[in-house]
Amino acid sequence: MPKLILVRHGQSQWNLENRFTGWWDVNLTEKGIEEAKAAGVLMKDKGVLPTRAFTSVQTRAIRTLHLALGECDRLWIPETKDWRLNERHYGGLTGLDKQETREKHGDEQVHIWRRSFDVPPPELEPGSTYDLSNDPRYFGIEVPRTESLKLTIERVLPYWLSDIHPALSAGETVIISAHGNSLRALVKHLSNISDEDITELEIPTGQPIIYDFDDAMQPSARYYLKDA
Ligand SMILES: O=C(O)[C@@H](CO)OP(=O)(O)O
Repeated sequence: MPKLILVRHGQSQWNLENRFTGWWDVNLTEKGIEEAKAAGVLMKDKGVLPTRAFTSVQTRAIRTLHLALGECDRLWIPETKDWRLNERHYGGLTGLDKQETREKHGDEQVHIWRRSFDVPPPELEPGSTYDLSNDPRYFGIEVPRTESLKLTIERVLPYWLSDIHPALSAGETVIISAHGNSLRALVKHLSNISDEDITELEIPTGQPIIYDFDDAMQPSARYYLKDA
C-alpha cells in the first residue's frame, strides 16, 4: 500500500524569533535539529521507511529531510528539490516581527494575512533586502512578490500531480519535507478541506503526518505517525 509521509521542517531561526519567513532562507535552530532527528527515529521505530523524497529548495526543509533520513538509515534514497514545495511567499511582510506587525496593523488584519484563503500580504518591493529574484536557485523562475494560500495551491498541486503522485502510484513510500503553508495546500487537497475550514488547520514542526493510499489511489484519513 503506497504511503505518503508529510513533515514540516523543524523549528527555524525565524520561527523562534517570531518573524514572517516565507521564501527567505533561514536555518534550523538546535530545537529544530532535534525535532528533525526525532522524526527520523520515529519512522525507524514504526518501520515506515521512505523510498523516495521530495523537498523544497529551502535549507530548513532540506536539512530536516537529511537529518530525518539519517536517523532511519535512508540517506541513500532518490530525492528531488523543487521550488514549488517552498513556503508561501510572505511578500512585504517578510522579515517583520509578527507581534510588532499585530501592534501596528491589528490582530484581525494580521490574521487575514496569515490565514485567509485568498488575501495575499502586501507585495514585496523590488530591490528590497528580501528580494530573491537574483538568487541562483531561482534562475529562470519568476519569483512571486507575494502569495496567498490560494496562489500557493496553484503551484503545489500541479507539482503534486505531475511528479509526486506518479511516484506513489508506482508503489513508492514517499516523504515530502516542506513548510507550514505548502503542506496546508496539500492537506487541503488530500483531505478535501473547504476554503473556510483550512484557515483553522495548523501543521506542527517535525511531526510526520501519514496518508495511506488504497488500490484506487484514494488517500485514507490523515494521522500522525506517533499515534500509529
Ligand atoms: O513565517 C512563515 O513563513 C510561516 C511559517 O512559519 O508563518 P505562518 O505561521 O504565519 O504561516
